[in-house]
Amino acid sequence: GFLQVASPVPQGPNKWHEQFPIAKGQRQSPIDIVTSNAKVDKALSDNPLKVSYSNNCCQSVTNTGASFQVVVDGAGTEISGGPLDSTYKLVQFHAHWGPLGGDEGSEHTVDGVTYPAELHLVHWNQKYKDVGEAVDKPDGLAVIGVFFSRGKEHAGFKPISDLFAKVPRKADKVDISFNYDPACLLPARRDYWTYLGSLTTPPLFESVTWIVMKDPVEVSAEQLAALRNLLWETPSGEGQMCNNYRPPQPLQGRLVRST
Ligand SMILES: NCCOCCOCCNC(=O)c1ccc(S(N)(=O)=O)cc1
Ligand SMILES: [Zn+2]
Repeated sequence: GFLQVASPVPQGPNKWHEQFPIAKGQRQSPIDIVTSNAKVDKALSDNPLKVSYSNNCCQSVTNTGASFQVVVDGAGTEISGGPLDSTYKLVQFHAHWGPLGGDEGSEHTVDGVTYPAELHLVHWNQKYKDVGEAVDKPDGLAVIGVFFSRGKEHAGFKPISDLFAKVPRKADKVDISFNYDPACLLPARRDYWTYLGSLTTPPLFESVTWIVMKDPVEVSAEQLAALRNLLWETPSGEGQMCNNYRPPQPLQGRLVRST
């Protein structure tokens, strides 16, 4: 038979369905948000999304081989209200981005418009005993998505973007010794779209209530470039981590609600 070679680098999004059939499921993420089809739901504003993070919750930054990941000690970093029926605790945040200087890179798109990057703040439902139990339950996770646009430097993101050069390789990790409140990464205006979706990377569990902030936050070209201090495996060996985003998936008739 043919020589079977192990594929040393992870397969791209269009191959994930071979090992993760749910990739072709009914509530996959990301999606293109068609703003004219989003339905304003008064209930979302009647019970505003409550974000209460502490400023000493961030423990470390690591290179996961697919993104940077700031690991958070969930104590006192909770969200509730809005589309959520219970309290969810922050466990980590990471991002997805495109090529150097490009405008693609976000996972969600808005009327077909892409942003250079998208931040994800990942929370798990406190009705479960830990994130491992929550991660594959239909109401297990809530992820806040924040679009990054290219503009002036984001002072709040700088302490984090300055750490990327310290974690160039997979599994590299650096402790966060300073106080840091991740709420500084949210836009001032807290309007959002929300819909039921999935993890955007394998295992693609359909367990996420998505909360995608309408307003992007500005970060500088240098801060976007700092994301490329992270390295990963490419077919031609080690290279700059980029284009770690999944393209929009079929809406499958889902409703997107809006504040
Ligand atoms: N591979 C089978 C074992 O899976 C164990 C659970 O893996 C879950 C790890 N992944 C995540 O927690 C995870 C969390 C958030 C996002 S995203 N990009 O949708 O915000 C993607 C992934
Ligand atoms: Zn993500």
